Amino acid sequence: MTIYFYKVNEPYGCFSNFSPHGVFLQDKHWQTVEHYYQAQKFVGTAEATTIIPVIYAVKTPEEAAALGRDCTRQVRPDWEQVKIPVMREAVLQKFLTHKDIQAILLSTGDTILVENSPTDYYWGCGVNKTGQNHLGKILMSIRQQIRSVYTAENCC
Ligand SMILES: Nc1c(N[C@@H]2O[C@H](COP(=O)(O)O)[C@@H](O)[C@H]2O)[nH]c(=O)[nH]c1=O
Repeated sequence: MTIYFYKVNEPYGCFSNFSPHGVFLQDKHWQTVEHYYQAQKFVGTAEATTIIPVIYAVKTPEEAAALGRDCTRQVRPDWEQVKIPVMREAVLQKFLTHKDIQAILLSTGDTILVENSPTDYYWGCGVNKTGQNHLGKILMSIRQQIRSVYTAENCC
């Protein structure tokens, strides 16, 4: 079985990085995982001190994503190497912080999770479902990580 998710207001919308679940990372409370993820693109760059506070403060994850995807700005040179660990850390923090959605994640058992983005073949599966689905893979790996902590705690 496979669970497809994408839009926040659709089934399993809490798995989207745009869901309204804040994360506390790097001494700050970020409104969504998307705000944090997009801001990390500019850490250490010449524009960091101007763009990161703007991304931090915008009201919606859509605005944060638009700022982070603006090709006129240069992202940090190591972004391709760090973006998966950056995303994983933020998504893990989200599901450790918010126990209600942690329960939803655990309730999916071993079902395959796929971000059903029609346009994103990296984080999602893309319109023809052949994409790499890195967000779904991160969610499944975090589900396993949280489950093994519970198993260890309840053991012996
Ligand atoms: N959920 C969701 C999206 N998907 C998210 O977009 C992010 C990828 O950003 P980038 O690496 O900058 O292309 C990543 O968090 C992915 O999960 N995109 C959207 O436009 N709308 C949405 O509702």
